Amino acid sequence: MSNSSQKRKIMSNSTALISAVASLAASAMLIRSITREFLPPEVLDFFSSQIHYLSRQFSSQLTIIIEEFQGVSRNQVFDAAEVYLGTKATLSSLRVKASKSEDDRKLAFSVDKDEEVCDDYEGVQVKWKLICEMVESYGTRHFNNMNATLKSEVRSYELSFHKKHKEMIFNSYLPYVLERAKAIKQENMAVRLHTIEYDCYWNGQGVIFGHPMTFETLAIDAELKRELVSDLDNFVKGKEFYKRTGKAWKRGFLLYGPPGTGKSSLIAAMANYLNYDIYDLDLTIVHDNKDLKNLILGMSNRSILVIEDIDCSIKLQNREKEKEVDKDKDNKVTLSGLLNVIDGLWSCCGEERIIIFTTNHKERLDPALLRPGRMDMHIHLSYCTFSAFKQLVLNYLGISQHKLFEKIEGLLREVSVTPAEIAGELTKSANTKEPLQDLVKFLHSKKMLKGDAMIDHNGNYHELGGEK
Ligand SMILES: Nc1ncnc2c1ncn2[C@@H]1O[C@H](COP(=O)(O)OP(=O)(O)OP(=O)(O)O)[C@@H](O)[C@H]1O
Ligand SMILES: [Mg+2]
Repeated sequence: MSNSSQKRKIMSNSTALISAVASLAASAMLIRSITREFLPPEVLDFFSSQIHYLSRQFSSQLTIIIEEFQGVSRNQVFDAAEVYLGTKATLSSLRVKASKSEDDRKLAFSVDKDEEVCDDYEGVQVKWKLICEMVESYGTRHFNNMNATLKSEVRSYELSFHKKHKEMIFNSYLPYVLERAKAIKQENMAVRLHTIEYDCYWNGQGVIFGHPMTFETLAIDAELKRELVSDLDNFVKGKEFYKRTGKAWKRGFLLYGPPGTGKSSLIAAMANYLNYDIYDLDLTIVHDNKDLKNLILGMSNRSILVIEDIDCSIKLQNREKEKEVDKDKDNKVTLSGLLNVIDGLWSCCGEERIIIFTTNHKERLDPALLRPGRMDMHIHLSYCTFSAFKQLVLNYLGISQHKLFEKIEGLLREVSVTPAEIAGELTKSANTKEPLQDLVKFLHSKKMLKGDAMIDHNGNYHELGGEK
């Protein structure tokens, strides 16, 4: 007999055997119910365990039971499966549960009891099923003079797959489910804003950060926006890179520019993009370096530490002058304390952290703060460019083309106007007939003011620069 026909024969024999065992198992239920009345329970149990043993021997499937609790503590694999399967359930289940709490950004779905969810992991098919059983709890409780037995629901997931994928499921699929669940949970959590309370503590859980700014609506130079988004993407994906290079997984940004150019707006867009919490550190109310350290230690990972107006929030003296500052009891957070936080403490505790300083006066900052390597990116936010203007007009008026655009482009090259001013003007004139005409008038008037003027001895007004 040829090799292939031998193989075929073995295959058909084993298929026949498996189907025989399967039908035996199916009939076992029937037999059990019929014979229950005639046979003693011990005999029944013997038969049923033998059938169970046989079907196990020939079954190609393996089932892992994942219970909700391990003793009194929750089983993290169960919790992860619940979150992970929520994203799969909508595809393959007939019944799914939907929920949303105040802290969630979007709807969350989960598997309903007895529902099966199929998943495909690198070509391997697995099946999940949520099993819920009501069990009697210990003891009884007295309700309205009646003794009621307490019942509680015991939940578990059954994960079934072909035996040959056992290694892969344990070593790769389940860790993947844990990792994905963590990411899904974080994605779904609303960004929170933490501020300082009692000088040296963050305010509990913080408050929900409702700032709607995103990179889509932020009006900054288009090229800068692309660069920033790609920098953030690389940062988030950089776990391996930072590990390999021995660098701490953190990134520092210095945002500088005149008031109203979008520094705070950019921070909001970054937080919303990354879905990181913001820790707003007001250095003027932190007592000393020790409190500063504690605050930093009290932050969570995947967060942004923001120190606004770094030049004036504290007198960050040159280090030579620091001894004098140390004597000053009212102002004890020193520049070196802050630098230690950035370079030392910041580097060794926590991961996936971003630190942002903002200032209107970069030139007033101590060179130690500006030295290469301390802040990874220095971002200049300046007066409104035409590209930023187009974004603002789209945001406020919903238009992307207009005959006045060319004129405005020319005016923006001559007039220093902040995005905040443009935003203000567009808000004012949004409901008027010709909002852009009003804006042109506004830009003209700014241009006039820009020019130096003098009043002669006859009281006449003369413009020296600007438009005549
Ligand atoms: N680049 C921008 N894109 C969109 N809106 C902006 C931008 N810049 C400013 N605005 C508008 O102006 C308002 C003030 O801007 P923002 O607070 O971001 O400025 P800032 O640079 O942080 O100013 P300051 O230096 O005074 O803190 C914002 O709420 C927003 O409405
Ligand atoms: Mg600001």
